Amino acid sequence: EMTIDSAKSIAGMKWLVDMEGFFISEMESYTAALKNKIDEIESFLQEVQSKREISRRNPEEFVAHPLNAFSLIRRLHEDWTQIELLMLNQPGLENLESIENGLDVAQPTDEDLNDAINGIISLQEFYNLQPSDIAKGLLMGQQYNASLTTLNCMALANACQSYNFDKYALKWYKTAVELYDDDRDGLIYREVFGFSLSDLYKNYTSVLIRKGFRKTAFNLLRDVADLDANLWTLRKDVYEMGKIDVPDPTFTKSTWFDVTGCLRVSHTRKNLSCHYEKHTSDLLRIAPLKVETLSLKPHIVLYHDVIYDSEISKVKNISLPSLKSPLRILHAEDHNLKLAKISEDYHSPLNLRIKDMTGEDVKEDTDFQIDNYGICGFRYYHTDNLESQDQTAELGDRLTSIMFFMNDVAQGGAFVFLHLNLTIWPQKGSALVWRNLDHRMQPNEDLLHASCPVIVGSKWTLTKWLHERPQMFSRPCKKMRKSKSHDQSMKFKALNK
Ligand SMILES: O=C(O)CCC(=O)C(=O)O
Ligand SMILES: [Fe+2]
Repeated sequence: EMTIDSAKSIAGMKWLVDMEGFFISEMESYTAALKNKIDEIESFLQEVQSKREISRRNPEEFVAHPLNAFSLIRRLHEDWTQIELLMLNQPGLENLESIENGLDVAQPTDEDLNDAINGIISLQEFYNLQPSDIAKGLLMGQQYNASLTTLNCMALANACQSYNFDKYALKWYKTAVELYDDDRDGLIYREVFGFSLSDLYKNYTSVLIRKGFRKTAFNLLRDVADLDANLWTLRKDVYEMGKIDVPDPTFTKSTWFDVTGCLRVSHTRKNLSCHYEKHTSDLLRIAPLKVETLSLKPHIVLYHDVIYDSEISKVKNISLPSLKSPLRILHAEDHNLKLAKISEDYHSPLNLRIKDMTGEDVKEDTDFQIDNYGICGFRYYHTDNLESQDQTAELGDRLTSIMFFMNDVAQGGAFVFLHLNLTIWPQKGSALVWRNLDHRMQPNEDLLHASCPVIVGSKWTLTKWLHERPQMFSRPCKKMRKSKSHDQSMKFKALNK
């Protein structure tokens, strides 16, 4: 099984672990075959070496003995030929081939790596984290048993440099340098991974110098110049530039996004009211729904335990193979996430429950969207309203959003209504419901919302949008909506207010 865009879905990434597991077992066989070859050569070598002491001291006396002479001739004639063949033979070629094929078919691409890098950079940016903390697995006060190496940090630093995020680049280079241990890493980094310590310092000091931190650059190189001839040269160059700091503190603003909402996340929920809803249908009289009102104007409610575990696993299983990256152009808000569409029968228990929750007709809107987020995946501020060109005459705009959280997220991944100062933490089985159009059928920019970057965990949501037109008869007082085009610029106007 093979998926593309690995970094964009946690659930779809599991197979990479299997892939590496396969590589490891192939490599174990490969090293076993190499070791076996070494053992064979060594035991032969030992045997010939044991006679060598005497033969080397006095060759003529050695061959004067018929047993030695005969053995020598036979050995040179037969055994050495065999050993030559053994030396020619390359063991483990089939394992090498398996690894080659695996990489050919399914190796993560440059794009996957970029997605992963961008995920880590968003994490840093949204939650104001320090690279040194991230690298040691300390994420917003939580210490994890996971960490980054010099090579990881260097890749992040180089990416930040290419994005002109100088401030981030400096911090990642600093962390990369701090984590480097020549005794531990030197040999394998240089010989196997093609790592060059002088390149790391060259990149690091070039940003330092560009920003005017010459003294820092010089001091840095003074301590490591002995490690590498190239570093000596680099140190000399920096020295000749002069050790005087001429700081240029004009770091290009490194923010990609307005991150306020996600950092400001409140852990306590505004508990407006909580009640059991039992009046909408017969079904609810037997099993009332627990619902919490989060906001009155606009009206936003959160249902608890409103989707069964069995429904959740069914939905995940059905959608997993069809999870796809959203098209970049159409969904500019989506970062490292995948989605799938499923359709349920109009009379399915879930659709009936939604009818009870919303009092609206589900007949024309039997579809659901499933999202699974990838590495630090998030959805940037948007409203759920459709652009006018995406609306059909039969359905119109999205009137009601119903979003089920299909699991708890270990850390991050909050749902935030920016202007309402409302944070909803994903909680398995709960569902958020709100209306995207007011009673005049106008979009409401107060409903601008985002899904903050997941820090740790796999976030799954199930969303249903009930469109405006089919609800004509379930909504008591309707007025015609003015045909005002709702475009992207409104969202950004709203963001800047
Ligand atoms: O997954 C989330 O928390 C937000 C999803 C969302 O806003 C959307 O699908 O429109
Ligand atoms: Fe949304």
